[in-house]
Amino acid sequence: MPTGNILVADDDAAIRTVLNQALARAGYEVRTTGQAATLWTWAAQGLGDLIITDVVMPDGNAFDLLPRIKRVRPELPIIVMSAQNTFMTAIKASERGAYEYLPKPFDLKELVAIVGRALSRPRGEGARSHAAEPDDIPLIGRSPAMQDVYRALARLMPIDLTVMINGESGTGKELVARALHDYGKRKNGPFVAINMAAIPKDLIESELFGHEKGAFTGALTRSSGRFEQAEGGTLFLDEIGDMPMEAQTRLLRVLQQGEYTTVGGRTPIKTNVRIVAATNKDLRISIAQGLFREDLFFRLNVVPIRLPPLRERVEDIPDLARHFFGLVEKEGLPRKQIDSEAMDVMRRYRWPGNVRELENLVRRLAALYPQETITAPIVEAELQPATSNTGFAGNAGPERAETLSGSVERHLNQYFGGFGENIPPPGLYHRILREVEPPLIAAALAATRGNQIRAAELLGLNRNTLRKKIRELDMQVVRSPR
Ligand SMILES: Nc1ncnc2c1ncn2[C@@H]1O[C@H](COP(=O)(O)OP(=O)(O)OP(=O)(O)O)[C@@H](O)[C@H]1O
Repeated sequence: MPTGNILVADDDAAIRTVLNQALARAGYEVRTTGQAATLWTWAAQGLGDLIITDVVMPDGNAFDLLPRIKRVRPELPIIVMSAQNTFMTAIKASERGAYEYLPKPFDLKELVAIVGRALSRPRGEGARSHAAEPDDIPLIGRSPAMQDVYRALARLMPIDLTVMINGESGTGKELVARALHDYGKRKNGPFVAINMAAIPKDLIESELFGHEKGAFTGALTRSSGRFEQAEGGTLFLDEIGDMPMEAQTRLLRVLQQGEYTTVGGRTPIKTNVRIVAATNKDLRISIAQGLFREDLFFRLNVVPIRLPPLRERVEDIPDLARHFFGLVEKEGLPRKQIDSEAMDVMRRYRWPGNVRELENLVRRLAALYPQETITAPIVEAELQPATSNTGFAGNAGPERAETLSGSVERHLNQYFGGFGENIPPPGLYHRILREVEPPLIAAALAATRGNQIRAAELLGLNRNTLRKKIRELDMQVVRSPR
């Protein structure tokens, strides 16, 4: 039977009763109060082995109280519960030194388990208060799916582990990477982002590690790489699944040895960079196809965070839409209302481009429509892509084609964008087609579980042609049973 004395503070009497019963049943002694002041008195008197507290109480706010309690009782674990459920609540709880943050409503069993863990942890752990100025980072959404993300982020704030963010395009992977940096230990260092899909494959290594003068044709001067630029800070490796094999090998070595050499250089350079990687692919499939190194995957996937697609958290759509209307208003466009039928249309839509697509929709609505209230027919018309495919739930088929062409266009824009004011080197047509071929073949093989005959049919290629291409591209085909 566990033992310990628990102080519970919540202005809701029903919650006090429920917690009292559950914790007493688990073997703890419990004291409850609805007042922040009483909680403070108890804590200052040295009572209690653990605190469970609500944030907003009639006579004070737990976030103001936490640092005071931490000062006099640094070892006392404090669990914060809140119904506000925003990203900032989770972050503030972590910053003010909370042991754990629980969005309401929560599962009592989980709470009792957390209490058990907190009371059995070695002393000295968990007193992780660290000051930060909570500049509002706009991670919007209070859905249970996003709560899980916020809690993971809050736990990660004081730790410097490598993180792998997985999520469809436009789900907010870069935003999460920035939040990890801005609220983490390295917030005073640089945040450097590099998108593997936006850089020509043969330039990736020199982009990452820099190159010496004359390392290759066109290397007229020495150039620093992103690792050097990110020294002391965070390096965000976006679309890591698109990293070519040789660069993967080099990156793995850096992660293992903590040092690298520039392209064409010999002297090892020590590096102190926190890696946050992101992908919209299932890297396990890429590993099975021989396109991604398994050992690198394990090095990067230390803490995985999955960002749910928007269609799995439609309850976030109203908040997100309001947030984006607020943003466009700041840019000088008129603010609009969305009526409830229009909102229903948005909830039913599949959002293949996720939050980015919603943001773009809001921009179009603000810019193109004079009326103050946006109605269902307007949203339906705007969500109707040019190819007559609807993208609404239950209307699978052609939607995929639209998503694909949309995504190719986005990648091309990113690619061009990567050159800033300049244009890419000549030979673009064949280079792009060469880039498209391996992932297309890999996708066909994945879809047919490595069956080359069916993959050839799917692609509309002669099977010997496909075999030849697989050999030329040095692809490993893994056949998996049904
Ligand atoms: N939860 C969120 N709250 C507010 N804005 C968001 C949220 N998620 C995404 N966004 C916004 O949506 C856009 C796309 O987000 P972001 O670039 O982070 O997505 P991504 O997953 O990295 O996309 P890609 O894989 O295409 O690079 C950005 O403008 C971002 O600010």
